[in-house]
Amino acid sequence: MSSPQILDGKLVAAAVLDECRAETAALQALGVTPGLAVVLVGDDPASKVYVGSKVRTCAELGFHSRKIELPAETTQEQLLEVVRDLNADPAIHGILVQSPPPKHIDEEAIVRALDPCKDVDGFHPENVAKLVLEDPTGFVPCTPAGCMKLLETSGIETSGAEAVVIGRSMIVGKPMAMLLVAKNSNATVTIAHSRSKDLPAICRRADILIAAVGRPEMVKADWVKPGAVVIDVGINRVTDESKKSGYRLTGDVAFEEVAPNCSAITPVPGGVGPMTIAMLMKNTLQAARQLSGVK
Ligand SMILES: NC(=O)C1=CN([C@@H]2O[C@H](COP(=O)(O)OP(=O)(O)OC[C@H]3O[C@@H](n4cnc5c(N)ncnc54)[C@H](OP(=O)(O)O)[C@@H]3O)[C@@H](O)[C@H]2O)C=CC1
Ligand SMILES: Nc1nc(=O)c2c([nH]1)NC[C@@H]1CN(c3ccc(C(=O)N[C@@H](CCC(=O)O)C(=O)O)cc3)C=[N+]21
Repeated sequence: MSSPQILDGKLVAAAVLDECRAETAALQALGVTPGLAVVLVGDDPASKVYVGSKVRTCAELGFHSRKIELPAETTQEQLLEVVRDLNADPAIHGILVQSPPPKHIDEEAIVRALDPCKDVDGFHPENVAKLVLEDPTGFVPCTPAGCMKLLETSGIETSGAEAVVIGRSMIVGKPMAMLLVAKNSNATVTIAHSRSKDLPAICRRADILIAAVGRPEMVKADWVKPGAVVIDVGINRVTDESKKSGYRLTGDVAFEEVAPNCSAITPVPGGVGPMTIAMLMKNTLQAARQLSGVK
């Protein structure tokens, strides 16, 4: 097989961020500075990395941003209070509470407390409903939105394609499936999960395979139809003594063996991850526009 197209998330994300930069300047000229608040409860090292890069990207674009780091012992009521304050803060247009929070926190209650107009993650029930209704005033979760953007900009046809999504989380799998089946994409979608029978056979049907599982290198070469497009959402830290950090990042797809078999594939890192951050910035701009009444 000829070598596959490598879907370069860094490159596409940079183009999205360029658009965002121009739009930020235009909004600022109208007196609106987009503002994003990122809330992190506890000290998970991976979460710290992501939160750091979100805040850094805000600075690069000229957004106002707030990083709110709370100790792991923060109570449900204290976190709700933080969310309520941010809901009421006119300088903040987007609020992201990093997932997952510590176990004693009821994440669903926190998400429901967010002002849906500031819910740039698209997790609030009102935004979930708007996604299903294909109402563009809602916020689309950043990771699946980033996957769609990568497919679009790479010229990959979704209409009529058989798409298989492995994973049914509210952050990736379910919204991904909704976007693929929506009227502007028109894929035929299968959602697989841990109870699915004969996962390799289901995956082999896919023209477009999306892996969002959290299991390092689970998807093998013989799970993939020759010529398929493979989007690897997985970000897994695996021990690697040869690295200074002691770990490396790997996806849910066994890249080395799968890549020669497909027509296009995303790398990890440098694939879906950077797209997630770019789409978060896009969603924050949408929130700033909608909240300030600018067209
Ligand atoms: N690139 C990015 O920006 C982002 C990357 N991620 C990464 O994507 C991956 C998935 O994240 P997330 O959706 O939050 O994870 P969750 O753990 O919430 O969901 C994982 C899904 O995979 C399914 N699953 C687990 N094991 C198997 C198996 N053996 N066979 C089939 N299905 C299985 C689960 O099924 P069931 O429902 O039955 O339990 C579940 O639906 C992770 O690696 C995460 O780090 C996540 C968010 C953003
Ligand atoms: N409320 C909430 N919203 C999220 O969007 C959210 C979340 N919680 N919890 C965790 C996941 C994960 N996530 C990533 C974002 C960027 C990269 C990313 O930029 N990855 C780089 C590498 C980063 C590194 O080196 O660790 C890459 O893939 O190239 C990865 C993962 C957002 N998430």
